[in-house]
Amino acid sequence: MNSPLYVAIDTPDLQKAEALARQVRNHVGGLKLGLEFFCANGHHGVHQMAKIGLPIFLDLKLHDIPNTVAKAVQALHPLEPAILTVHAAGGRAMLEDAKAAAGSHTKVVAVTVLTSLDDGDLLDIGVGGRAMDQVSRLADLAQSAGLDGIVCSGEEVGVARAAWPNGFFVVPGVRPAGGAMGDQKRAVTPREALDRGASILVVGRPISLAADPDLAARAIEATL
Ligand SMILES: O=C(O)c1cc(=O)[nH]c(=O)n1[C@@H]1O[C@H](COP(=O)(O)O)[C@@H](O)[C@H]1O
Repeated sequence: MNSPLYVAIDTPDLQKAEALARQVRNHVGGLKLGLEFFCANGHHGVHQMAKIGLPIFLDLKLHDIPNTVAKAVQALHPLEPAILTVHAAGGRAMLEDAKAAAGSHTKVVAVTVLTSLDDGDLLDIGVGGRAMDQVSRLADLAQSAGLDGIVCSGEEVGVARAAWPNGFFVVPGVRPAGGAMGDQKRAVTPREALDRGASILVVGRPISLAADPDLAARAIEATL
């Protein structure tokens, strides 16, 4: 079985990205490329990373009017990403049009509440109540709009999985026990996230900033 561990390759430097991916390739199930990488390297960079032979998770968190997002998703067809993110807050029509525009081999998943936000941060942007409730609301929306799954933290994935048994659940911001949180606020350990129902885990800095990234990836994999 492929590893559920996806490594976030968050760097604008293509050579560093390739080197990191090659170091960890035997102990991860896929490569997650996000805004930092894509803004610097675009389609060419994604094509280069795809040559490493692991599934590509393109994390662009698209969020705009439905027409713009659909056209952006169409423009990504040549990259054939295994997974693509959009923001659930873009609303039902945007989610439906994003899914309709995606290639048949691409899972479109909706980011619910960023793992860097807590209940207080949500209040700042006009969302009262708990992160858990907002994740549930947006997960229901994503499911009814025909998406493949959602992105949420390990704190919510159990409840979300129970409500959507065959959904695809991406859990980022996971941290090995005692690991540095950085800007993440709703983090659980990789093992906990998996036990609660995550389909895949996204881990960035605990691997990329380690003195030996392959050792760090292997140590995380050993806990799963
Ligand atoms: O969509 C994501 O992947 C994502 C959603 C979210 O809510 N939180 C989150 O951290 N991420 C991404 O997951 C990765 C986490 O990186 P680390 O905090 O370094 O492990 C980053 O690439 C983020 O862009």
